[in-house]
Amino acid sequence: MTGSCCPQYSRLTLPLINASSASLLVRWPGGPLRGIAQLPASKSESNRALIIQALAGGGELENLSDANDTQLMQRLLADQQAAVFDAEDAGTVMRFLTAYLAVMGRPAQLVGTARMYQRPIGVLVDALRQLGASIEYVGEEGYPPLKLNGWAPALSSDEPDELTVRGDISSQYISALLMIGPVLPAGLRLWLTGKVGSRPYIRMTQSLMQHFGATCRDLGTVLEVRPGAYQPADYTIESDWSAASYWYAMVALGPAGSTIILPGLREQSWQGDQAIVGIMDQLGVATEFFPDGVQLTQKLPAAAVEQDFSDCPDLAQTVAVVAAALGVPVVMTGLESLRIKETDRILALQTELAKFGGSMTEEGEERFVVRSADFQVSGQTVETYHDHRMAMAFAPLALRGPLTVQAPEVVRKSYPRFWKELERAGFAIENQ
Ligand SMILES: O=C(O)C1=C[C@@H](OP(=O)(O)O)[C@@H](O)[C@H](O)C1
Ligand SMILES: C=C(OP(=O)(O)O)C(=O)O
Repeated sequence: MTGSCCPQYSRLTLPLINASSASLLVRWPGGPLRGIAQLPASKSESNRALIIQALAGGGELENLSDANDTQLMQRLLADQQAAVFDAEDAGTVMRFLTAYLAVMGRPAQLVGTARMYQRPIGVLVDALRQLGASIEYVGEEGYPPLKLNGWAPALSSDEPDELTVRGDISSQYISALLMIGPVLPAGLRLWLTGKVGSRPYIRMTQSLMQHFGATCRDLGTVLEVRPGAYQPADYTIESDWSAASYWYAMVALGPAGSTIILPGLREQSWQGDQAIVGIMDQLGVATEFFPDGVQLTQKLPAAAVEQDFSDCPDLAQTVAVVAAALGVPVVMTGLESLRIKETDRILALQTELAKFGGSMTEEGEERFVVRSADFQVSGQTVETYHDHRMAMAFAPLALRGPLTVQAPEVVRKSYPRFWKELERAGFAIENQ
């Protein structure tokens, strides 16, 4: 891969950032942003690969993510004695592990953070009960925590288990069910109803399952999995495109001439958040692919942008902040799932953008418009609401002025090295 690497990248003595510091003051010293940024590996690929590896009974996984969500999944899967599984704030861990433990017939309790108890799981529990799982709600009906009491599948038949599953709440239920499909006696057929969000995550699940020897068919509203054991296989996890989006934001908001190299991203990706390439092409960032990564360079943004986030909900915060800071009006649709993620991301965006002179208003059903008038970054404090993506989406604003980010340790969920990488790129970061 060609491209120039900034001198800061080789600076090895980084000031210590206290991970549990109440807040960080982030400043940009001036001049273009240039360098190579290290991304985490995809937590979505990692967490699927770990579940499938456990069901396959082997295979080497290279470049597993250092995200807390992945480290947690790995620890919980490795613990053969555990009776209580704490999924913390990790949606994939809660949903994928529920299906895995259910089909393994492991009696278990699944617990998590207070926020996890507000994130619905009824669609998955109903489906697993139909397949033969005995699952109780410990608290509120339809939400974690859960108690799994065992697995008693219906008498075997030659016909696959057939379920109808809503696709408009979270695709993670569908991925969780698909992954256990090959170990069901006659496989699985899912009929999807409603508007199916986060589709690329379902396709990622199918691709990884196929990599491990499963036979899947995707007929749009019908998804089929044939019975038959997974085969152990090796897989190297790609870098995380959702994490890459924050570097796109920095190149878009940086001084003229800003450019960043991101290793480990593939042109043929299973991650739907690769959509950031096309979105940011309109918001002032050109992407050049190399065999082992990409180089981002600044360009002129479009005058206005319209974007449906149904396939890539995790990019919504990045894009909203960039659009507001650039003063490019953006019409955003497909944001239905944002209210039930780590926080109510729509409310959080509205509240925090307003501090800078930005707005995100609902104009029509499920249609939001981001605008700004005299957007200024001048020492404001950003609240992060226990949401890693709030911290990382707003951090690039530091290129436009000093910024304080509350509870910066939230980034550990998906990108523990985030603040270190910002320092490497030349940001001045101080504990507050
Ligand atoms: O399957 C996955 O790895 C994910 C699916 C998406 O969730 P929803 O399907 O709930 O939208 C996404 O927001 C999340 O960060 C990761
Ligand atoms: C929504 C997210 O994760 P999860 O649903 O897995 O907690 C995310 O990483 O933005």
